[in-house]
Amino acid sequence: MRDQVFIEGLQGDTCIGVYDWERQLRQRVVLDMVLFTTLDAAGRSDDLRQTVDYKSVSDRVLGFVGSARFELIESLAEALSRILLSEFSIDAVTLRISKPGAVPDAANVGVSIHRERTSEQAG
Ligand SMILES: Nc1nc2c(c(=O)[nH]1)N=C([C@H](O)[C@@H](O)CO)CN2
Repeated sequence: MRDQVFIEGLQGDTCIGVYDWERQLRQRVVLDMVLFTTLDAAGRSDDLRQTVDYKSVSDRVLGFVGSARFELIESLAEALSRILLSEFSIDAVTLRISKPGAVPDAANVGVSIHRERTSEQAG
């Protein structure tokens, strides 16, 4: 198994939803992600440049989420996975997006996707 950098419970507000009333407001989404990479060089060198900086990833994700306009959380997840795979030095990402409160009778709802880096995606 590859090494992992993870981010849990990252919260942002965005325009998301399929219904007309949802297009008029911003709703909270919560993101959990696992970034698959190799960490041995960073562990040996103690150098941030040798790893995936979870602060940089968090800032990039929240910046995108804040200006995004999608209907489905699947679409937000797909777009974010493409950004992460093309802009950061990772081999794969597992991304979970929750939309708390979307179904009042459920504790939580959301999607989880796993995407691998393709040969076209730079690192
Ligand atoms: N699989 C999904 N199901 C639903 C979504 C979604 O994004 N993915 N969205 C909605 C509505 O926008 C809902 O959140 C409104 O409460 C319904 N189902």
